Amino acid sequence: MTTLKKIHGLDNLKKADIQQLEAALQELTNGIEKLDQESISGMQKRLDAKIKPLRSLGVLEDISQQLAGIQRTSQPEIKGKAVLLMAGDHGVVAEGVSAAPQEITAQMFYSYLNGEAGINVLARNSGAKVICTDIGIALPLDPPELMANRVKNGTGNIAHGPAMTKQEALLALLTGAKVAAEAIDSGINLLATGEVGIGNTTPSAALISAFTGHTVEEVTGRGTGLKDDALKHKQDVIKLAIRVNEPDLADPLDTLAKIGGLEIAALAGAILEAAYQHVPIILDGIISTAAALTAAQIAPLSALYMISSHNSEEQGHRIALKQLGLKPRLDFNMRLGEGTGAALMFPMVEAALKIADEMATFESAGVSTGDF
Ligand SMILES: O=C(O)c1ccc[n+]([C@@H]2O[C@H](COP(=O)([O-])O)[C@@H](O)[C@H]2O)c1
Ligand SMILES: Cc1cc2nc[nH]c2cc1C
Repeated sequence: MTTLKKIHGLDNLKKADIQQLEAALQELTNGIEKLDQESISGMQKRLDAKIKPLRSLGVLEDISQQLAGIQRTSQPEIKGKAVLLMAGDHGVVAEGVSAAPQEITAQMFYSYLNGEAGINVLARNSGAKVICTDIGIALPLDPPELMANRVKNGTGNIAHGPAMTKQEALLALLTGAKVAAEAIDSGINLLATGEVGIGNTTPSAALISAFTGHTVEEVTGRGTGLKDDALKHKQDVIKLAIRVNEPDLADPLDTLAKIGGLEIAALAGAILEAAYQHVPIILDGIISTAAALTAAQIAPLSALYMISSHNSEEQGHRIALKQLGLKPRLDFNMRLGEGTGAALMFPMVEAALKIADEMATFESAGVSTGDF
Protein backbone atom coordinates (compact mmCIF):
# COMPACT_ATOMS: atom_id res chain seq x y z
CA MET A 1 0.00 0.00 0.00
CA THR A 2 1.34 3.40 -0.94
CA THR A 3 1.24 6.27 1.51
CA LEU A 4 0.17 9.54 -0.05
CA LYS A 5 2.09 12.69 0.80
CA LYS A 6 -0.85 15.06 0.73
CA ILE A 7 -4.63 14.83 0.94
CA HIS A 8 -6.48 17.88 -0.37
CA GLY A 9 -3.60 20.16 0.46
CA LEU A 10 -2.82 18.71 3.92
CA ASP A 11 0.38 16.81 4.83
CA ASN A 12 -0.71 15.69 8.25
CA LEU A 13 -4.42 15.51 8.99
CA LYS A 14 -3.89 15.01 12.72
CA LYS A 15 -1.92 18.23 13.01
CA ALA A 16 -4.37 20.32 10.97
CA ASP A 17 -6.67 22.83 12.70
CA ILE A 18 -10.39 22.97 12.06
CA GLN A 19 -10.15 25.70 9.40
CA GLN A 20 -7.58 23.68 7.45
CA LEU A 21 -9.75 20.55 7.70
CA GLU A 22 -12.80 22.51 6.54
CA ALA A 23 -10.84 23.91 3.59
CA ALA A 24 -9.70 20.38 2.64
CA LEU A 25 -13.27 19.09 2.70
CA GLN A 26 -14.38 22.06 0.62
CA GLU A 27 -11.67 21.29 -1.94
CA LEU A 28 -12.80 17.65 -2.02
CA THR A 29 -16.51 18.39 -2.44
CA ASN A 30 -15.97 21.17 -5.01
CA GLY A 31 -14.02 18.74 -7.18
CA ILE A 32 -16.85 16.22 -7.60
CA GLU A 33 -18.17 16.32 -11.16
CA LYS A 34 -21.25 15.07 -13.00
CA LEU A 35 -20.94 11.88 -15.04
CA ASP A 36 -19.79 12.22 -18.66
CA GLN A 37 -22.86 11.98 -20.89
CA GLU A 38 -20.90 11.39 -24.09
CA SER A 39 -19.26 8.29 -22.63
CA ILE A 40 -22.65 7.06 -21.40
CA SER A 41 -24.09 7.44 -24.93
CA GLY A 42 -21.01 5.73 -26.37
CA MET A 43 -21.57 2.76 -24.05
CA GLN A 44 -25.27 2.67 -24.90
CA LYS A 45 -24.37 2.47 -28.61
CA ARG A 46 -21.97 -0.40 -27.91
CA LEU A 47 -24.64 -2.28 -25.94
CA ASP A 48 -27.37 -1.63 -28.53
CA ALA A 49 -25.22 -3.29 -31.22
CA LYS A 50 -25.03 -6.59 -29.25
CA ILE A 51 -27.02 -9.68 -30.27
CA LYS A 52 -30.00 -9.10 -27.95
CA PRO A 53 -33.25 -7.16 -27.92
CA LEU A 54 -32.61 -3.54 -26.90
CA ARG A 55 -32.11 -3.04 -23.12
CA SER A 56 -32.74 -6.76 -22.47
CA LEU A 57 -29.82 -6.99 -20.01
CA GLY A 58 -31.52 -4.45 -17.75
CA VAL A 59 -29.49 -3.48 -14.70
CA LEU A 60 -26.28 -4.88 -16.22
CA GLU A 61 -26.68 -2.28 -18.95
CA ASP A 62 -27.35 0.44 -16.38
CA ILE A 63 -24.14 -0.49 -14.57
CA SER A 64 -22.08 -0.49 -17.80
CA GLN A 65 -23.40 2.96 -18.63
CA GLN A 66 -22.77 4.25 -15.11
CA LEU A 67 -19.18 3.00 -15.23
CA ALA A 68 -18.68 4.65 -18.62
CA GLY A 69 -19.99 7.95 -17.24
CA ILE A 70 -17.84 7.64 -14.11
CA GLN A 71 -14.59 6.69 -15.89
CA ARG A 72 -15.32 9.12 -18.75
CA THR A 73 -14.77 6.57 -21.49
CA SER A 74 -17.07 4.32 -23.48
CA GLN A 75 -14.54 1.51 -22.78
CA PRO A 76 -14.37 1.42 -18.95
CA GLU A 77 -12.14 -1.17 -17.28
CA ILE A 78 -11.81 -2.61 -13.80
CA LYS A 79 -8.15 -2.87 -12.77
CA GLY A 80 -8.36 -3.66 -9.08
CA LYS A 81 -11.05 -4.07 -6.42
CA ALA A 82 -11.08 -3.45 -2.67
CA VAL A 83 -13.41 -3.28 0.30
CA LEU A 84 -12.61 -0.36 2.60
CA LEU A 85 -13.50 -1.70 6.04
CA MET A 86 -13.71 1.00 8.73
CA ALA A 87 -13.92 0.02 12.40
CA GLY A 88 -15.24 2.21 15.21
CA ASP A 89 -16.93 1.95 18.59
CA HIS A 90 -19.95 3.72 20.04
CA GLY A 91 -20.46 5.19 23.51
CA VAL A 92 -24.19 4.62 23.13
CA VAL A 93 -23.70 0.88 23.75
CA ALA A 94 -23.83 1.85 27.47
CA GLU A 95 -27.60 2.29 26.93
CA GLY A 96 -28.07 -1.39 26.01
CA VAL A 97 -28.82 -0.79 22.30
CA SER A 98 -26.93 -3.83 20.98
CA ALA A 99 -27.21 -7.56 21.64
CA ALA A 100 -23.41 -7.85 21.33
CA PRO A 101 -20.64 -6.73 23.74
CA GLN A 102 -18.38 -3.85 22.68
CA GLU A 103 -15.13 -5.86 22.70
CA ILE A 104 -16.33 -7.74 19.60
CA THR A 105 -15.38 -4.72 17.46
CA ALA A 106 -11.70 -5.12 18.35
CA GLN A 107 -11.86 -8.93 18.25
CA MET A 108 -13.41 -8.91 14.78
CA PHE A 109 -10.80 -6.39 13.61
CA TYR A 110 -8.10 -9.00 14.25
CA SER A 111 -10.18 -11.59 12.38
CA TYR A 112 -10.26 -9.32 9.32
CA LEU A 113 -6.52 -8.84 9.52
CA ASN A 114 -6.14 -12.63 9.78
CA GLY A 115 -8.28 -13.09 6.66
CA GLU A 116 -10.75 -15.38 8.43
CA ALA A 117 -14.04 -13.43 8.58
CA GLY A 118 -17.06 -13.43 6.29
CA ILE A 119 -15.83 -10.40 4.36
CA ASN A 120 -12.43 -12.00 3.77
CA VAL A 121 -14.07 -15.09 2.28
CA LEU A 122 -16.41 -13.11 0.02
CA ALA A 123 -13.76 -10.59 -1.04
CA ARG A 124 -11.36 -13.46 -1.87
CA ASN A 125 -14.13 -15.08 -3.86
CA SER A 126 -14.28 -11.93 -5.99
CA GLY A 127 -10.52 -11.32 -6.16
CA ALA A 128 -10.84 -8.16 -4.04
CA LYS A 129 -8.62 -6.86 -1.24
CA VAL A 130 -9.89 -5.98 2.22
CA ILE A 131 -8.30 -2.78 3.54
CA CYS A 132 -8.93 -2.46 7.29
CA THR A 133 -8.77 0.83 9.18
CA ASP A 134 -9.17 1.41 12.92
CA ILE A 135 -10.81 4.82 12.87
CA GLY A 136 -12.17 4.67 16.41
CA ILE A 137 -12.09 1.34 18.23
CA ALA A 138 -12.48 1.79 22.01
CA LEU A 139 -9.83 -0.76 23.08
CA PRO A 140 -6.07 -0.62 22.52
CA LEU A 141 -4.73 -2.78 19.68
CA ASP A 142 -1.47 -4.65 19.49
CA PRO A 143 0.81 -3.74 17.74
CA PRO A 144 0.06 -0.03 18.31
CA GLU A 145 0.73 0.83 14.63
CA LEU A 146 -2.70 -0.68 13.93
CA MET A 147 -4.14 2.43 15.63
CA ALA A 148 -2.29 4.90 13.37
CA ASN A 149 -5.52 6.25 11.85
CA ARG A 150 -7.60 6.18 15.06
CA VAL A 151 -9.29 9.52 15.75
CA LYS A 152 -10.44 8.63 19.27
CA ASN A 153 -11.34 5.64 21.41
CA GLY A 154 -14.97 5.38 20.37
CA THR A 155 -17.64 8.07 20.17
CA GLY A 156 -19.34 9.80 23.08
CA ASN A 157 -22.71 8.43 24.24
CA ILE A 158 -25.22 10.19 21.95
CA ALA A 159 -27.98 9.68 24.52
CA HIS A 160 -26.19 12.29 26.66
CA GLY A 161 -24.22 14.48 24.25
CA PRO A 162 -22.46 14.62 20.88
CA ALA A 163 -20.75 11.59 19.35
CA MET A 164 -17.81 13.72 18.23
CA THR A 165 -16.67 17.32 17.95
CA LYS A 166 -16.87 18.85 14.49
CA GLN A 167 -13.07 18.65 14.29
CA GLU A 168 -13.12 14.91 15.08
CA ALA A 169 -15.84 14.30 12.50
CA LEU A 170 -13.81 16.19 9.87
CA LEU A 171 -10.67 14.29 10.81
CA ALA A 172 -12.46 10.92 10.54
CA LEU A 173 -14.02 11.92 7.24
CA LEU A 174 -10.75 13.08 5.69
CA THR A 175 -8.93 10.02 7.04
CA GLY A 176 -11.49 7.91 5.18
CA ALA A 177 -10.80 10.00 2.08
CA LYS A 178 -7.07 9.40 2.55
CA VAL A 179 -7.54 5.63 2.86
CA ALA A 180 -9.60 5.64 -0.36
CA ALA A 181 -7.02 7.84 -2.11
CA GLU A 182 -4.21 5.44 -1.11
CA ALA A 183 -6.18 2.47 -2.44
CA ILE A 184 -6.84 4.27 -5.73
CA ASP A 185 -3.18 5.30 -5.93
CA SER A 186 -2.22 1.61 -5.66
CA GLY A 187 -4.29 0.75 -8.75
CA ILE A 188 -7.73 -0.03 -7.29
CA ASN A 189 -10.54 1.45 -9.39
CA LEU A 190 -13.61 -0.31 -7.98
CA LEU A 191 -14.28 0.23 -4.27
CA ALA A 192 -16.80 -1.12 -1.79
CA THR A 193 -17.74 0.06 1.69
CA GLY A 194 -17.59 -2.11 4.79
CA GLU A 195 -17.54 -1.59 8.55
CA VAL A 196 -17.62 -3.11 11.98
CA GLY A 197 -18.72 -1.34 15.15
CA ILE A 198 -20.88 -2.77 17.88
CA GLY A 199 -23.81 -0.37 18.35
CA ASN A 200 -23.47 1.28 14.93
CA THR A 201 -27.00 0.52 13.72
CA THR A 202 -28.13 3.07 16.37
CA PRO A 203 -26.33 6.16 14.96
CA SER A 204 -27.11 4.87 11.44
CA ALA A 205 -30.84 4.89 12.19
CA ALA A 206 -30.51 8.32 13.84
CA LEU A 207 -28.82 9.76 10.73
CA ILE A 208 -31.28 8.11 8.34
CA SER A 209 -34.22 9.48 10.33
CA ALA A 210 -32.61 12.95 10.40
CA PHE A 211 -31.76 13.01 6.69
CA THR A 212 -34.93 11.37 5.30
CA GLY A 213 -37.57 12.68 7.71
CA HIS A 214 -38.82 9.11 8.32
CA THR A 215 -39.79 8.25 11.89
CA VAL A 216 -37.32 6.51 14.19
CA GLU A 217 -39.65 3.48 14.27
CA GLU A 218 -39.53 3.22 10.46
CA VAL A 219 -35.73 3.21 10.23
CA THR A 220 -34.67 1.26 13.34
CA GLY A 221 -34.01 -2.48 13.24
CA ARG A 222 -32.72 -5.21 15.52
CA GLY A 223 -29.04 -4.89 14.57
CA THR A 224 -27.12 -7.94 15.78
CA GLY A 225 -30.39 -9.40 17.13
CA LEU A 226 -32.40 -7.42 19.70
CA LYS A 227 -35.65 -8.85 21.11
CA ASP A 228 -38.91 -6.84 20.97
CA ASP A 229 -38.52 -4.97 24.29
CA ALA A 230 -34.93 -4.04 23.56
CA LEU A 231 -35.89 -2.78 20.08
CA LYS A 232 -38.45 -0.43 21.64
CA HIS A 233 -35.75 0.78 24.07
CA LYS A 234 -33.31 1.34 21.16
CA GLN A 235 -35.93 3.48 19.41
CA ASP A 236 -36.41 5.53 22.61
CA VAL A 237 -32.63 6.02 22.90
CA ILE A 238 -32.43 7.24 19.28
CA LYS A 239 -35.29 9.70 19.87
CA LEU A 240 -33.53 10.93 23.01
CA ALA A 241 -30.22 11.31 21.11
CA ILE A 242 -31.90 13.49 18.48
CA ARG A 243 -33.66 15.56 21.18
CA VAL A 244 -30.57 16.01 23.34
CA ASN A 245 -28.17 16.89 20.51
CA GLU A 246 -30.50 19.04 18.37
CA PRO A 247 -28.56 18.41 15.13
CA ASP A 248 -28.78 21.22 12.59
CA LEU A 249 -30.29 19.25 9.72
CA ALA A 250 -29.23 21.90 7.22
CA ASP A 251 -25.60 21.21 8.23
CA PRO A 252 -24.70 17.58 7.45
CA LEU A 253 -21.36 17.80 9.23
CA ASP A 254 -23.02 19.05 12.41
CA THR A 255 -25.54 16.20 12.19
CA LEU A 256 -22.79 13.63 11.55
CA ALA A 257 -20.71 14.94 14.47
CA LYS A 258 -23.62 14.98 16.92
CA ILE A 259 -25.44 11.71 16.18
CA GLY A 260 -23.12 9.77 13.82
CA GLY A 261 -20.07 7.60 14.25
CA LEU A 262 -16.37 7.59 13.45
CA GLU A 263 -16.57 4.72 10.92
CA ILE A 264 -19.64 6.34 9.35
CA ALA A 265 -17.69 9.58 8.93
CA ALA A 266 -14.71 7.70 7.47
CA LEU A 267 -16.94 5.88 4.98
CA ALA A 268 -18.61 9.16 3.98
CA GLY A 269 -15.13 10.54 3.30
CA ALA A 270 -14.13 7.45 1.32
CA ILE A 271 -17.26 7.80 -0.82
CA LEU A 272 -16.56 11.49 -1.49
CA GLU A 273 -12.96 10.67 -2.42
CA ALA A 274 -14.08 7.89 -4.78
CA ALA A 275 -16.42 10.36 -6.50
CA TYR A 276 -13.68 13.01 -6.62
CA GLN A 277 -11.36 10.52 -8.35
CA HIS A 278 -13.99 9.13 -10.78
CA VAL A 279 -14.08 5.74 -9.08
CA PRO A 280 -17.34 3.80 -8.55
CA ILE A 281 -18.11 2.67 -5.00
CA ILE A 282 -20.43 -0.19 -4.03
CA LEU A 283 -22.53 0.34 -0.90
CA ASP A 284 -23.08 -2.41 1.65
CA GLY A 285 -25.83 -2.38 4.31
CA ILE A 286 -27.48 0.15 6.59
CA ILE A 287 -24.33 1.63 8.12
CA SER A 288 -22.65 2.08 4.73
CA THR A 289 -25.83 3.60 3.36
CA ALA A 290 -26.13 6.01 6.31
CA ALA A 291 -22.58 7.09 5.39
CA ALA A 292 -23.62 7.40 1.74
CA LEU A 293 -26.60 9.56 2.71
CA THR A 294 -24.26 11.78 4.71
CA ALA A 295 -21.89 12.04 1.73
CA ALA A 296 -24.78 12.95 -0.55
CA GLN A 297 -25.95 15.61 1.92
CA ILE A 298 -22.45 17.11 1.80
CA ALA A 299 -22.02 16.73 -1.99
CA PRO A 300 -25.17 15.63 -3.85
CA LEU A 301 -23.25 14.67 -7.03
CA SER A 302 -21.43 11.95 -5.08
CA ALA A 303 -24.59 9.80 -5.33
CA LEU A 304 -23.88 9.36 -9.06
CA TYR A 305 -20.79 7.30 -8.18
CA MET A 306 -22.60 4.87 -5.86
CA ILE A 307 -23.69 1.36 -6.80
CA SER A 308 -26.15 -0.37 -4.50
CA SER A 309 -25.73 -4.02 -3.58
CA HIS A 310 -28.08 -5.87 -1.27
CA ASN A 311 -31.17 -5.12 0.75
CA SER A 312 -30.08 -5.52 4.36
CA GLU A 313 -32.55 -7.09 6.75
CA GLU A 314 -32.03 -4.00 8.89
CA GLN A 315 -35.11 -1.85 8.63
CA GLY A 316 -34.29 1.55 7.24
CA HIS A 317 -31.75 0.40 4.69
CA ARG A 318 -34.21 0.45 1.79
CA ILE A 319 -35.48 3.88 2.89
CA ALA A 320 -31.94 5.28 2.84
CA LEU A 321 -31.26 3.75 -0.59
CA LYS A 322 -34.48 5.21 -1.96
CA GLN A 323 -33.50 8.69 -0.82
CA LEU A 324 -30.26 8.24 -2.79
CA GLY A 325 -32.21 7.26 -5.90
CA LEU A 326 -30.95 3.66 -5.60
CA LYS A 327 -32.64 0.26 -5.50
CA PRO A 328 -31.20 -2.85 -3.84
CA ARG A 329 -29.95 -5.40 -6.41
CA LEU A 330 -29.70 -8.50 -4.21
CA ASP A 331 -32.15 -9.70 -1.59
CA PHE A 332 -30.27 -12.29 0.46
CA ASN A 333 -31.64 -11.68 3.98
CA MET A 334 -28.16 -10.59 5.05
CA ARG A 335 -27.34 -8.31 8.01
CA LEU A 336 -23.70 -8.99 8.78
CA GLY A 337 -22.17 -5.73 7.57
CA GLU A 338 -18.35 -5.77 7.03
CA GLY A 339 -18.96 -5.14 3.31
CA THR A 340 -20.28 -8.68 2.72
CA GLY A 341 -23.29 -7.61 0.62
CA ALA A 342 -21.17 -5.16 -1.36
CA ALA A 343 -18.52 -7.82 -2.08
CA LEU A 344 -21.19 -10.02 -3.70
CA MET A 345 -21.75 -7.21 -6.19
CA PHE A 346 -18.17 -7.17 -7.54
CA PRO A 347 -18.79 -10.01 -10.02
CA MET A 348 -22.00 -8.33 -11.20
CA VAL A 349 -20.15 -5.14 -12.03
CA GLU A 350 -17.45 -7.13 -13.82
CA ALA A 351 -20.10 -9.11 -15.69
CA ALA A 352 -21.66 -5.86 -16.89
CA LEU A 353 -18.37 -4.77 -18.48
CA LYS A 354 -17.73 -8.22 -19.96
CA ILE A 355 -21.01 -7.93 -21.83
CA ALA A 356 -19.78 -4.71 -23.41
CA ASP A 357 -16.34 -6.19 -24.17
CA GLU A 358 -17.01 -9.79 -25.16
CA MET A 359 -20.53 -10.17 -26.55
CA ALA A 360 -20.86 -10.31 -30.33
CA THR A 361 -22.64 -7.63 -32.33
CA PHE A 362 -25.37 -8.26 -34.92
CA GLU A 363 -22.80 -7.40 -37.55
CA SER A 364 -19.94 -9.58 -36.25
CA ALA A 365 -22.18 -12.60 -35.66
CA GLY A 366 -24.30 -12.23 -38.80
CA VAL A 367 -27.56 -12.19 -36.81
CA SER A 368 -30.55 -10.49 -38.44
CA THR A 369 -31.82 -7.25 -36.91
CA GLY A 370 -35.52 -6.48 -36.43
CA ASP A 371 -37.92 -4.27 -34.52
CA PHE A 372 -36.75 -5.42 -31.05
O1 LIG B 1 -24.87 -3.89 7.27
C1 LIG B 1 -25.94 -4.01 7.87
O2 LIG B 1 -27.02 -3.74 7.33
C2 LIG B 1 -25.91 -4.51 9.30
C3 LIG B 1 -27.09 -4.80 9.95
C4 LIG B 1 -27.03 -5.26 11.25
C5 LIG B 1 -25.80 -5.41 11.91
N1 LIG B 1 -24.65 -5.11 11.26
C6 LIG B 1 -23.35 -5.29 11.95
O3 LIG B 1 -23.57 -5.50 13.33
C7 LIG B 1 -23.00 -4.48 14.13
C8 LIG B 1 -24.04 -3.47 14.51
O4 LIG B 1 -25.15 -4.06 15.13
P1 LIG B 1 -25.63 -3.47 16.55
O5 LIG B 1 -26.80 -4.30 16.93
O6 LIG B 1 -24.46 -3.67 17.47
O7 LIG B 1 -25.96 -2.05 16.30
C9 LIG B 1 -21.94 -3.83 13.25
O8 LIG B 1 -20.69 -4.42 13.50
C10 LIG B 1 -22.43 -4.06 11.84
O9 LIG B 1 -21.37 -4.35 10.97
C11 LIG B 1 -24.69 -4.69 9.97
C1 LIG C 1 -19.78 -11.83 15.66
C2 LIG C 1 -20.05 -10.51 14.97
C3 LIG C 1 -19.45 -10.25 13.74
C4 LIG C 1 -19.68 -9.01 13.11
N1 LIG C 1 -19.25 -8.48 11.96
C5 LIG C 1 -19.77 -7.26 11.81
N2 LIG C 1 -20.52 -7.02 12.87
C6 LIG C 1 -20.50 -8.06 13.70
C7 LIG C 1 -21.12 -8.31 14.92
C8 LIG C 1 -20.90 -9.54 15.55
C9 LIG C 1 -21.58 -9.81 16.86
